[in-house]
Amino acid sequence: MASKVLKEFTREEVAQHKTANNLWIIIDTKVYDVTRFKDLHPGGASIFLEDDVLGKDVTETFYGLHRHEVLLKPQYARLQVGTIKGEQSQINAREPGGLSKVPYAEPTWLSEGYYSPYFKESHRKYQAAVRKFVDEVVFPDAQAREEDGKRPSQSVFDAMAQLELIAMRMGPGKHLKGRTLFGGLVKPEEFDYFHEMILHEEFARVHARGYVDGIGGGSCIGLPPVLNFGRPEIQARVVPEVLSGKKFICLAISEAFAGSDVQGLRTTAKKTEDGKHWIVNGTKKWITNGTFSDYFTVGCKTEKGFTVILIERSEGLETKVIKTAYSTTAGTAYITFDNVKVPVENTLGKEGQGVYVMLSNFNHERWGMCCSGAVTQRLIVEECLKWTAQRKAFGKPLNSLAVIRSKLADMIARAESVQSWLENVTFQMNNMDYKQQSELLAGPIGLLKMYITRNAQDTAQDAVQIFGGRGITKTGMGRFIEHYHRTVPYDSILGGAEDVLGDLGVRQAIRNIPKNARL
Ligand code: HEM
Repeated sequence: MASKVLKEFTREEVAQHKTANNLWIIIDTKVYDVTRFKDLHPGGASIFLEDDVLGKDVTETFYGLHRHEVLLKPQYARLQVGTIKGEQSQINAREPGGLSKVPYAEPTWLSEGYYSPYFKESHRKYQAAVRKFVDEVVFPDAQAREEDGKRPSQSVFDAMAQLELIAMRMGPGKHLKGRTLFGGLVKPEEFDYFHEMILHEEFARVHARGYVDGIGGGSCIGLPPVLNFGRPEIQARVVPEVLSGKKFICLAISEAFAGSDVQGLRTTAKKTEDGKHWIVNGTKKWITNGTFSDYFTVGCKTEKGFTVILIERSEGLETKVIKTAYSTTAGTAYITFDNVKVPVENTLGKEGQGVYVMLSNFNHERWGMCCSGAVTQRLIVEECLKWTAQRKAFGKPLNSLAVIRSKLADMIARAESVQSWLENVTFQMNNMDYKQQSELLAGPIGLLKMYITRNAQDTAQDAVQIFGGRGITKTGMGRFIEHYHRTVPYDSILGGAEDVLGDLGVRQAIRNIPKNARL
């Protein structure tokens, strides 16, 4: 479609259109005819009929009340009839794939003029490509699905699979062998935890916490037990189906009775007399992606103890939506198993040794959540820095108030400290094998996750205070703040509760105090 050729006007010409039947305004050198629109305006018609609006430049007033994206929506963009002659537009949205120029909106390694010991050219190219993909493909779907509560669109899973993004979200490893990652941008053997960190961080930028879990929460925790402990014939079937985005998997451990207390779980798996099948009975609760999963990696009580079994959606297995603080896009489910018959070959690892199967991915899961938790805090810093600069109160920008700047200082310091610690832990992961990671990083990752989620909650509260009523309103200027504040407790619960993880880190440290150490 050819774009509309816009006329050029002088400010004096625009000022002639100053009546209710012929009403133009200027926003950032763009001229809008709002004559007919004023009666449809969500903020009311009367505000357009004030003397300081009719035919005037309303840029400052507009940006005190609206997000820039309002003007980009097609139904509003077409109100533009021209531009101001000889003037350049001052306000621009970030280009798809581009970096924000707002201070602290990006980590230092992505900020102009700063350096990093960790990130190489390959990471930079990868980051730019993933951001573009997220901006163009994921963000619009995330916002639409958060609105209607449906699961992420299949077209997004297909697009992700084509670039092998689903496989890359499982981290570096043998499952990447032979795959063309992002059209060849990174070689499988090159792909490290910094690449994976970039992936988690970029995907978390969509301001839609439920969607982020919907797009891969289940597979990131449900598939590794299959990859690491499944029999070869099970792997050969299930792994390609999941990594191609055609089928979905989730991890089903927690129950209404016992939360994640493995000893208290009540779901049972009993062998049939011929020993060829398990018969599974019980329930599971808060299972991410459960409503639309085809495979369930399930923790069961068996004669020999806790055992993990891969169960396919089949007769006797039912899933129901649980409505939580975030959207149903995540597919959070209550699951019932009534005499579900499963081949014993679907046992993951050895019978009675399910705890190793389950523990094997805990650090990776928690670290992945740290990545998204770090970036979402930073996005809130960016929102607050912009808002306090463009919003005027008592004739001055909000950021002229010391009390506001003090909150911004705390928020920035939290975002920066979180990122630095995360990069350090990620660097350690890159240099350790699985065993070393388990021994040396379980505690630090537990403490890091605790630190990130506590800081996140403080930042959410500060942001609400800064945005005021808008911070608790689902639409308009503060909509991302409202969403963050409502959904931020998720990270402090999922993947291990905040206090428990902090305690894990301290207990590990206490265990490692040398016997001969004294004050
Ligand atoms: C092309 C011009 C304009 C468009 C397309 C537009 C569009 C909108 C939209 C979509 C909303 C709903 C809230 C949101 O999503 O942000 C809104 C709210 C509002 N608008 Fe406008 N608007 C325009 C110009 C103006 C101007 C010039 C003023 C003031 C002089 C104004 C005052 C308001 C107010 C007071 C609200 C309610 C804000 C709130 O609830 O916090 N609008 N406008």
